[in-house]
Amino acid sequence: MKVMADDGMLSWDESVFRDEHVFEVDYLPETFHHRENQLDGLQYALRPAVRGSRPLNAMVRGPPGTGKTTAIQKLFAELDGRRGVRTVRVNCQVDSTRYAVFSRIFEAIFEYEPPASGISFKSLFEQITDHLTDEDEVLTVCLDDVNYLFYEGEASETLYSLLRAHETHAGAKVGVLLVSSDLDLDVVAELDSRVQSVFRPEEVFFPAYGESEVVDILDERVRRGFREGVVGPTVLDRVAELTAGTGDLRVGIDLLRRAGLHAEGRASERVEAEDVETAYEKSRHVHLSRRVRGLTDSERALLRVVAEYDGDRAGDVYEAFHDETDLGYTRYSEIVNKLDRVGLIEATYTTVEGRGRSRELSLAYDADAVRDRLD
Ligand SMILES: Nc1ncnc2c1ncn2[C@@H]1O[C@H](COP(=O)(O)OP(=O)(O)OP(=O)(O)O)[C@@H](O)[C@H]1O
Repeated sequence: MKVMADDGMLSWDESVFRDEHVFEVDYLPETFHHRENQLDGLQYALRPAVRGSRPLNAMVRGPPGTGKTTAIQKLFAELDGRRGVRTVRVNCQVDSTRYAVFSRIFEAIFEYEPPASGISFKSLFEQITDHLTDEDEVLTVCLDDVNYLFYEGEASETLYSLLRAHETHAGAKVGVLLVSSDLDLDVVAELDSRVQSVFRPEEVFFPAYGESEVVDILDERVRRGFREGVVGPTVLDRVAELTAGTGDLRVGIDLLRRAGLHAEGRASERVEAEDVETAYEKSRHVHLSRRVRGLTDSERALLRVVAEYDGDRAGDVYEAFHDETDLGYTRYSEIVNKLDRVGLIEATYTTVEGRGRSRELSLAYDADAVRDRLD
């Protein structure tokens, strides 16, 4: 097929994109508007580190896709060049145990992974704290998506070690930033009392962006990512409306990219409303995709079974899960709780005549959309 370049149609070697990279998940935006108060709050907590003192601990909360990670990455990037300041961001969806968190810190400091044969936690911890005191470095650890440490029951142990580092190792200066997008989780209340007594964090809240803020932020992305005239104001407004409806900026960024690809698929030089509507079918599920991506094999197996038995009693689901994985009831129950807390399934109690209370499990998303992402 040969298409002419002057009839509003793209030729094969033309693209609607100027720089598609700006729509990728790991892209760190150059400009970061509408989060000035939050940046100030975080800077206040981190400032002592620059003077060689222990930073204040902070609790950062807000719904998904509201710029929490980006704010911390920006501030850490500014701090990283300074002598005596060390920052480490740990993604707890990936590293969800105390040992994994400290391995990540170790790796950031020594630039190699701790030996695979495994060294004790104590030794890992001591090598880190010895380094901090020998080099006179202040360490700030961001536990991003810390809610996952709670789902795994590892939060109190991990925090306790970090918060008490200066007591167990004189001279070690460690500050902690906790980031959670699970607004139902009362982080401080769920910690052991011995941790609560040493954890009095500064609170920084990231509210969802309003529609006009979304327009502002996405307009900047459009100018960097698309060639001039590809995305007009009406299309941008529609993207912002859909994005603000979900409260997650990630939806908008994904939507722009997919709508651009869809327009290209039609060999169109412009993104039109129809491209946005079609793309939204996929983009509205960015949460789902992210959540599924972070699951272990057994968690995926259970989700697959729930997708099959949607709305059935937990007992029946357990039978099917057990047949597939050979795992016992305790582990099964833990995974049910985790999938519930992550927001992938809903577990509700019902009273069944003659059987007492029983749990009914249903998917929080459309079953086809879930199955698509498990394949
Ligand atoms: N003010 C902003 N300006 C430009 N881009 C932004 C802004 N806020 C967020 N983003 C973009 O939105 C996406 C999501 O942001 P980020 O990962 O920082 O959110 P988050 O609150 O940490 O989300 P989660 O809680 O789900 O991890 C990123 O691609 C980021 O670049």
